[in-house]
Amino acid sequence: MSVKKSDLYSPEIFKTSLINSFKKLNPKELISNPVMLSVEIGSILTTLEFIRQIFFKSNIPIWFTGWVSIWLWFTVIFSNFAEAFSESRGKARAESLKKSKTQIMAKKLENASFDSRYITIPSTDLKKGDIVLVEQDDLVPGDGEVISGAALVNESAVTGESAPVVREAGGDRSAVTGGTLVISNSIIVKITSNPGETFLDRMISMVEGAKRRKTPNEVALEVLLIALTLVFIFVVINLKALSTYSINSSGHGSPISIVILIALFVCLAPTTIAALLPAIGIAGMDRLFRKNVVALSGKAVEAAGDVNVLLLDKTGTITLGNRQAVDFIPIGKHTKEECARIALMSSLTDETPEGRSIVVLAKNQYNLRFQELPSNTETIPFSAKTRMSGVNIDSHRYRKGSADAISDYILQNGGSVPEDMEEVVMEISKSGGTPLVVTYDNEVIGVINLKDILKTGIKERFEQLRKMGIKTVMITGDNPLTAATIAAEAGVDDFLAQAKPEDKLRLVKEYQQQGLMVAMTGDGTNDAPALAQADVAVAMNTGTQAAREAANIIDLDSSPTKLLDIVDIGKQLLMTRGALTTFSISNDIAKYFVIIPAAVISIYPQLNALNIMQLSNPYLAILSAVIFNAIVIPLLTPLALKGVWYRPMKAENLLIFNLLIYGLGGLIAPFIGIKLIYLALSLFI
Ligand SMILES: Nc1ncnc2c1ncn2[C@@H]1O[C@H](COP(=O)(O)OP(=O)(O)OP(=O)(O)O)[C@@H](O)[C@H]1O
Ligand SMILES: [K+]
Ligand SMILES: [Mg+2]
Repeated sequence: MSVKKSDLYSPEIFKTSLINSFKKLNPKELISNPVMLSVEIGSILTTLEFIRQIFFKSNIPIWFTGWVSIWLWFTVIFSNFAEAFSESRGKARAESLKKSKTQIMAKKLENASFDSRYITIPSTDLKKGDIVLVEQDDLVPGDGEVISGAALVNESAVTGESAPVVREAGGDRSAVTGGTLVISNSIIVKITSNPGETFLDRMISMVEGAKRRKTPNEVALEVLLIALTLVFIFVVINLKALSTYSINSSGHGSPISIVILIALFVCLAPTTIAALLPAIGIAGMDRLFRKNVVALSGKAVEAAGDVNVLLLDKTGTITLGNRQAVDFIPIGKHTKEECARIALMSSLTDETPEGRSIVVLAKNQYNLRFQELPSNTETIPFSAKTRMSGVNIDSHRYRKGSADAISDYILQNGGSVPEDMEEVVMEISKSGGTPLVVTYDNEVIGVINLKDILKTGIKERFEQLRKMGIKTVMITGDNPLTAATIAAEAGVDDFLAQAKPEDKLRLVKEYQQQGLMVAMTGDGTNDAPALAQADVAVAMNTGTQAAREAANIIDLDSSPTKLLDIVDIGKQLLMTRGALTTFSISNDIAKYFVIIPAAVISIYPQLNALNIMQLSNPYLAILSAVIFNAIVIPLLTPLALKGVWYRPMKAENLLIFNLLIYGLGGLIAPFIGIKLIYLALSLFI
């Protein structure tokens, strides 16, 4: 992954791509690009004609046939090069990923306990469901979920990021990836994928482009291109028939040679876009990859470009995500210290970052410390469904959780909610904080203020999205008041509060039923159902295995604002394809008017009026057109790889903008280009 940009443009890659462009001349390979295959067939025919002309007399000059053949071959090779070059960059990355796929030994446990015995087996023998021990300085033997313990993990083999990260049981950061290195502590991992199907394997095959399948859009466009090609074959055959007929009836002129017909056909067929189409798709994935994002299908990238609604979770996406306890606010007769003590008790076994921050605050404010918990302590872990956590000790219940969850809980147990609680909860919520109500048995002791900070620059990003006509919706498990405050500060269009996993799923479905394309980002197991349903599902690499499996795009940096970059790249991919298709087709139409008059002038002298370009030598005119047609491909390849420039604006405006630039540009370019080549060639011939 740590492939430098300069490596990607190295002479080595250039050389390999060149070799591969010749290898791709094999018709078996070229069949995947039918337009180019037809050009290759044309090249073979003109080359055979050239050989024939060496021995037999012909009514067209041999230099013409020779040069046309050469430039037709160039056309195919230029097209192959564009594809080979875009692929080779992915291959270079795949190589560096493969290096990290060395043979790893796994410590397979008999049962999920640190005291359990283990046997050492090769990681390739591990199966889904196996339990392994990973100790300090061990490589994680496969993809899995931490089910016990916490460790510092160096994931640079996969993410290229050398700063170690915490992977721990219980939270939204429980997934570990095979090939990464544990640098301190031990964890017990449940393996979640069979050999050959790991994340690294999937990534390698994606970046290699080996398993790249055409997306439905690409297939549709290709059908159009093939149809256009057939139309032009038809036009050219007709031209032949027409010329034969007119010569027979008028008695002058010469029949149009096969070389001219093939040259005409290649100029008119949609060769430019056919040549660049594969490169555009691969380059889109590559651009994502450079942002450290892996798309698991080409379709996901395209869908990202068509997104209408973006669903983002609040914590960690819109806010920084380290919700930290900043204050204990007592309720009723209780003291601040009492509140801190109960909050601490309820958090001692809470593995979430929120829980840990409460322990830290209690220690800092009151010097309350981690105590040895009695052995009969029962842990009630936090879940997105209950929105509570705590412990039971000796029939006493210590809890903390969202105000509505705690209220329900107290009422169910026959208690009552104090009146002044609501006010404190409101106060914290209005400031954008998350209130956690602390209880001891049925008694409300106080409220913890968890503060989270809005990410900088997020408002501007949402503003950009709005300009593109994309609606942003924040979904959060938090209460409506906190949600409203953060939503207003961040400038999202809408929000859904107190969302449980099934609410998130329902929201995705609702938007889809309105015919909208939905993107979503998430990291938790509670996000997995909605991610699986969304058209574009971006999971954080740090997220849970469930989220990573439900997603079709993985962000290796786990930075949720990436979704915005992903939409940008998807849009740019669609734009680039649209722009180059427009350019290519208008270019072909323009060539029609440049070449046809020149080509048939000997048969129909009256067409001279149409020969506006004044290309008096028809052979030179046609050769110029063939050369122009070929060199447009390498000229546009950098644009296909880099993507066209664009500004965020509504789809309709973009369409008009594009038609103007690329449509008009495509119409004008051949007139100028062919004339210039013609003038240059005239100096020699
Ligand atoms: N450790 C915890 N113990 C008890 N309650 C918690 C804990 N963490 C969060 N909560 C409560 O549960 C609610 C839901 O939290 P969760 O992090 O699952 O939300 P979410 O649906 O993932 O949305 P988001 O991540 O956008 O806030 C929080 O708003 C908070 O009230
Ligand atoms: K063409
Ligand atoms: Mg969450």
